[in-house]
Amino acid sequence: MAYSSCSQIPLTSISFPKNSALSGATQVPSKGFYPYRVLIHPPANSRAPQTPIAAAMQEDKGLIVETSDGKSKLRIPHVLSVAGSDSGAGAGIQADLKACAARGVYCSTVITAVTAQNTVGVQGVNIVPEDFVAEQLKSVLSDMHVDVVKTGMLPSLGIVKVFHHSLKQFPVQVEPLKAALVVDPVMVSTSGDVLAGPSILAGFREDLLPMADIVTPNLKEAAALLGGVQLATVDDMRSAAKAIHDMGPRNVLIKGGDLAASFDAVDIFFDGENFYELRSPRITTRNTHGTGCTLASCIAAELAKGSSMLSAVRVAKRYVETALDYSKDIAIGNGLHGPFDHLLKLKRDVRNSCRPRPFEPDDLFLYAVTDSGMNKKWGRSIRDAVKAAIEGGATIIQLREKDAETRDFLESAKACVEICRFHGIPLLINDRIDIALACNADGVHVGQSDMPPKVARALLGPEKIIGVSCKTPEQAHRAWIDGADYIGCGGVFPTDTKENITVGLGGLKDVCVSSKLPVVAIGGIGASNARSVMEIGVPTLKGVAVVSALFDRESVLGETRKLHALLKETALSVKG
Ligand SMILES: Cc1ncc(COP(=O)(O)OP(=O)(O)O)c(N)n1
Ligand SMILES: Cc1nc(C(=O)O)sc1CCOP(=O)(O)O
Ligand SMILES: [Mg+2]
Repeated sequence: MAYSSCSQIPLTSISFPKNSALSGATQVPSKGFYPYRVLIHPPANSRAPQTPIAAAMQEDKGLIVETSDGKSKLRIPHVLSVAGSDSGAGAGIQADLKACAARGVYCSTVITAVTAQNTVGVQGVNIVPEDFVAEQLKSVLSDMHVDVVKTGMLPSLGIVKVFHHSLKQFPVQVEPLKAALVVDPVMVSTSGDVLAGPSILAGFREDLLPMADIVTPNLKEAAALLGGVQLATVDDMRSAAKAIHDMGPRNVLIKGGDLAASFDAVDIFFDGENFYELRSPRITTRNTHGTGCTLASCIAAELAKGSSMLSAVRVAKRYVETALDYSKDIAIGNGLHGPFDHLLKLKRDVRNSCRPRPFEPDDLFLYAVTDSGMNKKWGRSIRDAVKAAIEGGATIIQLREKDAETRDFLESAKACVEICRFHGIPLLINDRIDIALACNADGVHVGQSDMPPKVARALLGPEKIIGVSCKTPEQAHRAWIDGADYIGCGGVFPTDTKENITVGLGGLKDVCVSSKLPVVAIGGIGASNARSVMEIGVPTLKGVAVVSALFDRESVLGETRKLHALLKETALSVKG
C-alpha cells in the first residue's frame, strides 16, 4: 500500500477538497485559483493520533515540529480569528483569544468591527473600514504561519469579499489533516441584537461556505442561511445540516441550544456522509454569552493541533459545557446574558494552589508518614493519627495509604487537608497524583518508579510540593533537573515497613553532599538513632521521615513529642 511522504495514511484516503480557497495543495493545480496543497482526511471516526503532527503535539508540549533542510523548528499551533470586538469581553475576538489560550493555541486577530456591548445588549457597532480589514489580514497572513482561520462577525458584504480576496492572495498553508477555515456565521448576538444583516447572506453562500471546512450556525443562523425556514425539531436540524452542506462546506454543525422543549443540548454534526447527534445535559445558567464564538474557536484550536474534525467538535463541545458549568453562578454585569469563564483551568489551579505560605526546607524537620495498616491495628482513623502527629510537633505530613480504597482514601485525605491547613502544616500524598488533585493537597511524594516528577509537575502546577525518593547522587541530580522540591533518601536503616535496599549513613551523606535540594532521611529511623542521622552534619539534610516509630505505637502524640524534642536537642548541638 502506498503512503504519502508526510503521513502514514494510505494514499487511497487522500481527497482534494473542491473549491476550497484555503485548503489547497501545491501539487494539484486548481481552476485558476491559487496554489493548492494536499489535504488528507482521516477516517471520520478515527481515534488514533493520525499524523506526525499529532504525535509531535503529544511529545513536544503542544509545539509542532517542522523539519526543512534538515533543520527542526518548533512552533505553536496558530489560529487567526477574524471577528468583532466585544467591549464586555464575553464574545467576539475577546472570547476567541481566551478560548485559544485555554486550549494552548496561539491566536492572532483581525478586527472587523468594534461593538459597544455588555450583558444587557449591543449599544453600538463601529464597522472597521474594508481596506483596514484587508491591511490587518495582510499583516498577519504575510508574516505568520497560520494553521486555521476562524471567522466570526463579518458585518458587511464588502468585508466578506475582502476576506475572500485576502485568502486568495495569502493562502493558508495547510498541513495534512488540518482543516483551514472554520466559519461561525454570526448574525445575531445572544441578546438578540443584529450583528450582520441579511445583505451578507449572499456573501456567506457564494464566498464563505464553499471554502469552509466547517460552518457552525445556531438554529436562527441556519434558518437564515436557508432563506427563513422553520427549524423546530432534531429532524429539522438534520435536514438543515444536509441543505447547508449542499452549499459547499465540508462539515456542518447545527447548534441546537435554542431548541424548544429539549432537556438536552442537542447539536447535529454532518460530515457529508454521516450524521452525529451530539447530546449533553443542558446547563441552566444566564452566563451563555459568547458560547458560539468560543465553540468555533475551540474547534479551530483543536484542528490547529491536528485533530480530526469530529474529535475537534466533540472536544470543543465538552470544553464549552465544562466552562458553562464551572461559571454558572458567577455574576458579571446586570443584564440577562452574562459571560462565562474561559480560563477555568487556570482559576482552578489558582484556587487549588492557595496555601498560607510556600514550602520551606525546614518543613522537613519532622516528617510524619502515615500507614493505613498501622493505624487500623491501633484502632485509629487517619485523621486522628494526623491530628496527634501535628499536636506532637510533626512539621509535614504524608498520607501513605497503600491499601486504602480510593473513595475512602479521598474522604480521609480531604479531612486531613482541612486539619493541616488549620495548623499551617503541609500535607502531601504518597504516589497518587489523582488523590492529591482531588483533595487539593499541598503536593505529592513520588518514587523512582512512580509518576515522573516532570509529569507530576505538569499535572499539579508550579505551586505544589513535589518530593522524590533518591538513593544516589545521580538520582538526586535528576530530581533537581525535573523540578522537585526535596529529596527523600533511604532506607537509611533496615525497616519492616517497606522492602527496600538500605543505603546506610554513608549513602545518605553522599546524596546530601551532592544534592542541590533539601533532603529528608527515611527508613528505620526513630528515637534511638535519629541523632546519628542528623549528626552527619551536611547542611542539605533537613530532617527525618518516620512511619513506624510514630504510627506503630499506642500514643502517636507521645512518640511524636519525644522525637521532636530529641531532634531539637540534636539540632542545637549540631549547630553549636
Ligand atoms: C519522605 C519520603 N521519602 C521516601 C519515600 C518512599 O517513596 P517511594 O520510593 O515511592 O516508596 P513508597 O513510599 O511509595 O513505598 C516516601 N514515601 N517518603
Ligand atoms: C516509605 C519508605 N521509603 C523508604 C525509602 O527508602 O525510600 S523506607 C520507607 C519506610 C519507612 O518506614 P519506617 O519509618 O517505619 O522505617
Ligand atoms: Mg511510591
